[in-house]
Amino acid sequence: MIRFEEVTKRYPDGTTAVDDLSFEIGEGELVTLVGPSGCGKTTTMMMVNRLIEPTSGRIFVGGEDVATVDPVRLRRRIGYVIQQVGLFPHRTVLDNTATVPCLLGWKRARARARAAELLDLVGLDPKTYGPRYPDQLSGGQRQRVGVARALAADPPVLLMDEPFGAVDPVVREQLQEEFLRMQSAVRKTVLLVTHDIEEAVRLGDRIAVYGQGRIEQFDTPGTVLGTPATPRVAAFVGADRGLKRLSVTEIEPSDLEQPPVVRLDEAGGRAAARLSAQGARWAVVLDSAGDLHGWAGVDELARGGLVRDHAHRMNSWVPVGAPLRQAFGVMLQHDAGWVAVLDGTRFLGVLTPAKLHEALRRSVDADARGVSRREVPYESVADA
Ligand SMILES: Nc1ncnc2c1ncn2[C@@H]1O[C@H](COP(=O)(O)OP(=O)(O)OP(=O)(O)O)[C@@H](O)[C@H]1O
Repeated sequence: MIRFEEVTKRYPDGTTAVDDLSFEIGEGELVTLVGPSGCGKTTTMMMVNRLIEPTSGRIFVGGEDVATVDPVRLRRRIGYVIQQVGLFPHRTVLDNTATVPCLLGWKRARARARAAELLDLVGLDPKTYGPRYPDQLSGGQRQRVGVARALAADPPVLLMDEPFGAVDPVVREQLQEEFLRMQSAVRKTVLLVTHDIEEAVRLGDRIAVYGQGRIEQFDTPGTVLGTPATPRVAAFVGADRGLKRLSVTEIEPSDLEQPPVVRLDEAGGRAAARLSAQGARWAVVLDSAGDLHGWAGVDELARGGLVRDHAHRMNSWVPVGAPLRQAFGVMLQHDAGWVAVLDGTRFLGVLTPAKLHEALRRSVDADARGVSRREVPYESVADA
């Protein structure tokens, strides 16, 4: 959808902001450009909608060389969100949001109806916020209006320059979550500039990590964190990249341990004898449908009665597919040595700290080899 071919930008004073850049972004892909200040991210982005012209090279959007398209027409097809938002102060939120559809010649009623729909999409009730003026909104709300306005004419491409940079970290996280939810519904091709690696990792399908005017690595968040291509990338993603990787690595069934299992309606004594024979001190308790009920200890079960008389309810569980970080959080929150992993209500297995560590190591290995985690044998982790 967006293609850079050997693009260089040299400013008149001799600064080379972007140096021989080539890359391609697929339709519906969200790519984050990340790197230290002054490395050329904004210049890259502004060349897409011709706010800056390249010195050499070509840029294609939807197969069309942007140099051949009238800049004004081009910009109407490309949504643009910037940190300072740039809302018109004397226009209501609704009219601000309807700006581009109006420029495109939509009838006023249709443009306003579309604007109301978009405000709703970004989590602002159009009845409450539509009639307000920008200075009657919080920073986070203004940012949302910026996103709604950029989406109003339904452009296939969205350029976002530090879109969540001006708000505090809590609001920022909330806006990021909302944006991801929205993106999964509208599937725009998005180029998003940030200097925050956490944001790049959380939002990007792929990340382009910039050095000076060049891309040092262009890959999925998992690979960038797991196997940084250069020392500079490693330094930029930080010493805590293992921790960051927890956020982008999903729990898979192959990561799980299968602990001993007992049923609610089993006799306690018999269950205890079976567990003791296996050398187990506790077991997961399932109901007759195979759903998680909780856990029980061998010593309690040995007192007789039914398993249900001794079973403890358990709240430390996560759904399969959740990030490892969520499992780690649940472990800490409940001070638990393991968390159950469920598929809907069905019990799949447990994650222990050791398994969690192993899952992380296997995912690094899998990304480095370009295979799925299921294909990485445990031995290679042990050998690593
Ligand atoms: N008009 C200009 N004239 C000369 N140099 C410029 C001009 N605009 C940008 N530069 C330089 O080009 C380089 C890249 O700038 P750019 O704004 O693309 O960086 P950036 O990665 O977006 O940085 P930041 O994160 O600080 O916004 C910088 O060294 C900057 O000083």
